[in-house]
Amino acid sequence: MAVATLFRRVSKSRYFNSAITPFTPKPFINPPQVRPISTPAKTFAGFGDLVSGAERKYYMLGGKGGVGKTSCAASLAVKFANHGHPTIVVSTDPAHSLSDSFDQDLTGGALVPIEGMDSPLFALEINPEKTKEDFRSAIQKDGGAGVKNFMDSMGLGMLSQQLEDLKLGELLDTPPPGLDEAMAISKVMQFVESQEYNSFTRIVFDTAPTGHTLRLLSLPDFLDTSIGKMMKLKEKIASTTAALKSVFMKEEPKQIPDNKLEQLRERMSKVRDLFRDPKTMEFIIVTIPTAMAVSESSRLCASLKKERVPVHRLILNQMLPESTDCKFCAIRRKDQMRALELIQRDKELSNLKIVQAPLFDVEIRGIPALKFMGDMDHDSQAGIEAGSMTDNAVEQTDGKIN
Ligand SMILES: Nc1ncnc2c1ncn2[C@@H]1O[C@H](COP(=O)(O)OP(=O)(O)OP(=O)(O)O)[C@@H](O)[C@H]1O
Repeated sequence: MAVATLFRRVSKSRYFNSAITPFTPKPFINPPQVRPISTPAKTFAGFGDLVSGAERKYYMLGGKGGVGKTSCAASLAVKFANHGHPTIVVSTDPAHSLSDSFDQDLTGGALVPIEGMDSPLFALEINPEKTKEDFRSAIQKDGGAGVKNFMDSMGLGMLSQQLEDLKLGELLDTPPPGLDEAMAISKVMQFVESQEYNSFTRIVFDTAPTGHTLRLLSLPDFLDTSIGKMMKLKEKIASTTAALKSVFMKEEPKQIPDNKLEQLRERMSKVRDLFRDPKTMEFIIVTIPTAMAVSESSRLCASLKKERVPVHRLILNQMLPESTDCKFCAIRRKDQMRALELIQRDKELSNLKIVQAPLFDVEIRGIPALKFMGDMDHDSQAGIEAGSMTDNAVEQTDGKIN
């Protein structure tokens, strides 16, 4: 189904607000008791400020494998939608788990409306396998025309002529590293340029574990440089050929313009600028309170800063409650506090705002659970003692927690 049709369908519903509603936190049925941990309160901040403003914003959530990136991205997307922002949550992780997180089928590589929401929320699992398959069949079906149509649909039409010259079948059988990220970038280009996506004011990326994501973020720069080199090389070849022709065939040397490469280069620099623009983009690091996760987050933060990607927040997920009768939990909590101290001493991470998310007593799956998680910060530190979703959210949701 076309995005425009999907969007029209939702926008006709009574839930769609063209104006962004202000952030009005709703209290929990059993408001959790908030007890500060040993960190100064000013270092803690939630997501409340992220919902304000009607202009388009991109949020990328990334970090080590398994720390809760998908859960946090999905719950943030639910929060945005519930505050009046038409929102898309995009997974750029080849091992998608958005469907598992929302507990509904979001596969297929197309924009899918999320059921059970009172406001427009769509998901997109970028599916490199399907994209490669579509590409292969486009080549088989219509040859050059098929490739052109396919590349147009990816927002890369200007590359089709160059790609026709390559042995594409072979390329797709052994894709080069970074192809998944290149496809994600082409999607970002569509968000930026296509009219169909105009109405979405929040785009949340659930990214792949650190290494992949860094490649994704550095790709536009890399391509920009590579295209620059290609253009120079082409110019050199063209001028050498022209010089040889003029010597041997007595022809005047001609300059061959290369607009297509130039256009692609411009688009790449647009995406690169988008990733670096603090007005539109924020990368949120998700981590858990362990020394290993903190070290990886520190390296990620350093790389993001090197790439000049704006990063201000760190979600510290799966925090245990302060007071507990459970001896195991108390020892674990001490260990978590040591990890928190590491964050506070770390030269990369110490300036970030920390949003704490508790370790919940059930797996976070489905809209009610995601909503509960997204609202955890309604009072800067609420939720640290609110790890019991079964006590709180079940009452709010008629027991529909999975
Ligand atoms: N705060 C939490 N409390 C309880 N369970 C959690 C919490 N955060 C995440 N989980 C659970 O941990 C598991 C992994 O979470 P999730 O898929 O969000 O991590 P991820 O970082 O996206 O993983 P991957 O790197 O594999 O994509 C899921 O079962 C999720 O429900």
